[in-house]
Amino acid sequence: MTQEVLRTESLARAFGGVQAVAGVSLSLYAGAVTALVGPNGAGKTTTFNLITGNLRADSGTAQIRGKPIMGLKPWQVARLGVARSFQDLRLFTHMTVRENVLAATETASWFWQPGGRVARRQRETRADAALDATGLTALADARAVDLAYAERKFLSMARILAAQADIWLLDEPASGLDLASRIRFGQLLKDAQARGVAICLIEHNLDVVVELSNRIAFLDQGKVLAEGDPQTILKDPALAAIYFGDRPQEAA
Ligand SMILES: Nc1ncnc2c1ncn2[C@@H]1O[C@H](COP(=O)(O)OP(=O)(O)OP(=O)(O)O)[C@@H](O)[C@H]1O
Repeated sequence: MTQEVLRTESLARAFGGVQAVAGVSLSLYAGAVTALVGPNGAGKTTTFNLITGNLRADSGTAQIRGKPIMGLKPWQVARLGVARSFQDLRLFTHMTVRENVLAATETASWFWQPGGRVARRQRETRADAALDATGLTALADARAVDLAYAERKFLSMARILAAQADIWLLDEPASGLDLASRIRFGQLLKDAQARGVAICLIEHNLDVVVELSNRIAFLDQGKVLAEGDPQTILKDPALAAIYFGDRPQEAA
């Protein structure tokens, strides 16, 4: 495996009586796609939220290239090169497609962007390249709210691309995409991988997982039950039973 860029150790977080994440140790590697797979409620999104600073961990640590990130705010984690997408996309729905992507290139506050006109032009170039790569150039002036479902998913990906991060945390980015869109999405991931981006993908569609990922971390009840190459993990009958809701009953 190539260089480890992000590592969590024993991350844990409870909500009241629910132990959503119960000691997750996970590594992401440059140029590799790690799929986070597991049944509903396994703790996948919460794990992302703990890494990105959207939620505080009760215990455990995380580091990016050796730098501890626990306690940092989401924007500080983003500055360390982490871009993240959400299941509900969180677009600026009443802004245009281009404005949405431009916002993802901003490096300081919305009111003060360093570098003046030259930096602004560089950000615009990056935004245009991201629109091109996601097939959204013709829709650049449309409002996000007027886009079709797949176009919104690609807008979310264009924001990730424009951020020029080298760690991507993607929460169900391919869900609901038709085959042609999935192929386009797969190409985006492959191109990013070739550039050395470390990608973590939450994905329920196991065909997509097999097609796009190099490794799987299988989560259940807040714990990583197994890690390894997709073919091996997905052949394990015990994991399949958990994934498909046919969990063996615990002894009384
Ligand atoms: N903010 C919250 N408040 C209370 N409980 C929460 C909160 N966020 C998550 N949970 C609970 O924590 C557990 C893990 O949720 P999480 O969303 O991380 O799972 P997931 O693996 O991403 O699920 P899915 O595949 O359905 O998106 C679930 O039982 C969920 O109900």
